[in-house]
Amino acid sequence: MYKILITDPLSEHGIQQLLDAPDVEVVRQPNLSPTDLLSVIGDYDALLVRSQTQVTAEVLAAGKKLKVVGRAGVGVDNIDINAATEAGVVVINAPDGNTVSTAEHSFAMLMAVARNIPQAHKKLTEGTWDRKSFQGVELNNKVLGIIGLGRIGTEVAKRAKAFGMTVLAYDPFLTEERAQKLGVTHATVDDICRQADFITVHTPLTKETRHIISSREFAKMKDGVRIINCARGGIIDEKALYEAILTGKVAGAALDVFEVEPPVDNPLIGLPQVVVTPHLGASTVEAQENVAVDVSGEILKVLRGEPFKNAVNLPSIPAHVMERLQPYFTLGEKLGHFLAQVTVGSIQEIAITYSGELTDVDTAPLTRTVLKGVLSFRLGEEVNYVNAPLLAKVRDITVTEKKSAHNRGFTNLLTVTLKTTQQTRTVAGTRLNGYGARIVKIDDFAIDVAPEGYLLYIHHNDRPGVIGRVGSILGSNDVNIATMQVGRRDMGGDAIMMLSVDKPVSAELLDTMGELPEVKSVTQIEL
Ligand SMILES: NC(=O)c1ccc[n+]([C@@H]2O[C@H](COP(=O)([O-])OP(=O)(O)OC[C@H]3O[C@@H](n4cnc5c(N)ncnc54)[C@H](O)[C@@H]3O)[C@@H](O)[C@H]2O)c1
Ligand SMILES: O=C(O)[C@H](O)COP(=O)(O)O
Repeated sequence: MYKILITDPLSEHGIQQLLDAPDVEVVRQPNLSPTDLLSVIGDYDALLVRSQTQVTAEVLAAGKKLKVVGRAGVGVDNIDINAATEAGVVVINAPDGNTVSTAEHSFAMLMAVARNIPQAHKKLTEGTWDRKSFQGVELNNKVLGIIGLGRIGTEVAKRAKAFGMTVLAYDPFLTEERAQKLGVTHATVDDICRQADFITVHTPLTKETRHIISSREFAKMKDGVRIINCARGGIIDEKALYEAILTGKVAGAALDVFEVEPPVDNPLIGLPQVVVTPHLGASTVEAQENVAVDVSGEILKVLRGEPFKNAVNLPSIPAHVMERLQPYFTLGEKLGHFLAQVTVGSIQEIAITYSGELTDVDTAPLTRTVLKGVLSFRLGEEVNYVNAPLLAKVRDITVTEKKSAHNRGFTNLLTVTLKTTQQTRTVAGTRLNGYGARIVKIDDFAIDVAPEGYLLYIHHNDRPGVIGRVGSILGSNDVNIATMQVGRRDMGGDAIMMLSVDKPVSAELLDTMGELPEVKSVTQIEL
């Protein structure tokens, strides 16, 4: 039974699939203090949050059983992603579900600041019919500058076009072609500052975007510019904005997000030119249901070991690539695990070669499975697909991946070579139609073995009787041999035996076989 802790308010309907899942127990504890979270998180397999809960490195360290953190929303700045990756915890978000709601809220804020709607509403509800103080400006024929043309920025651009605005957009990933398709002008931050009547930001808060609009940028702006931030507090320098409003450079600002939330003694709040909402961009029935449904489904997939798509700390795999790679995930992991068990010495290098039908897809996700297989033999459950490359890197293990045309007649072939301080060993595997995964090569020996269960890998001299002696040692000790494969280099020379047996073989029995004069080594492998 998986235990899931939910610490922020989520749509009841959105999490229904978690509540209905037979293998899941859901505990809801909204408003848990940071100390209480630390004390309970150790019991849970998954943590589901919005933006309030701070998922710090301490929380992740205390979450000994934690496999996944789900964020019902886009921004993951409340989650320590590096610490999650190091701990092998998958971080899932729901990037699409609140796009339209946030774009609509941004636009509502833009219109509110253009027409002073909240200020006028307040005055009237206080009993004053004041038509002089609240003259606004039209949007038609005005220039809107958008910094960050991702999902939300794009939806804002479409709405602005419908209102007759000219849109300038800056985004490091914006191509000329896409700009043309959207009917926006590709611009720099500098162009936007100099030309825009309204500026709205839709980037994540990163080192690069922090205070992307500050005193220097305000100084370049047109007098009377209006500023909107429905992305993250800190993208716009609040202190600089406050000063720019006092000098009259900025005619108004609409803010849904703040450098400190909830804001404490923030002088912007209360300025007559500033319209504020308490981080409501995603707060619609529809968005909350969407994000909760999306993230709940993904959490179930992670917990059940099924493929998932929206991991923040894993590169996303397009569906068509996933379809091609998925059959090889287990094979990759088993080849890695096999090599780790037959190799002695400290691992220095893991080289993976993909041949055949695997050459025309991005095989990076498959490489992660091989790394997991290799590293998990020594590091156990600490390793998963998220942290395997990082764990290899911090151990100075070189990982190389190449594609080759030499498929030795197989439709697909995955060859893994492990170089340690003492030896270099290779194993190759394939998937055969109707037979599933097979190991087809160990070092120079051709072989055909299903990579599963208990295997005995015996290196010996090719002499008459050795196979029989090994068989009778196992048989007389009640170990049944399910399959046996032999391979040799030359008649009478170096040879290998690969036996699959029905149960684990004791260390004494391995020693007894190892003492046979023709036998060089006996290794038990569990796959
Ligand atoms: N107020 C709310 O309730 C609310 C709701 C949803 C999202 N958000 C926030 O809105 C922001 C955007 O969300 P989204 O779903 O559109 O994300 P997104 O990833 O689709 O878009 C972000 C865009 O910012 C761009 N970007 C990154 N660095 C940049 C830089 N230095 N300069 C210019 N552009 C840069 C990226 O290339 C990307 O296109 C996020 O910060 C998210 O947390 C707020
Ligand atoms: O990044 C987001 O998705 C928004 O900021 C929404 O945050 P919330 O889930 O706390 O409303």
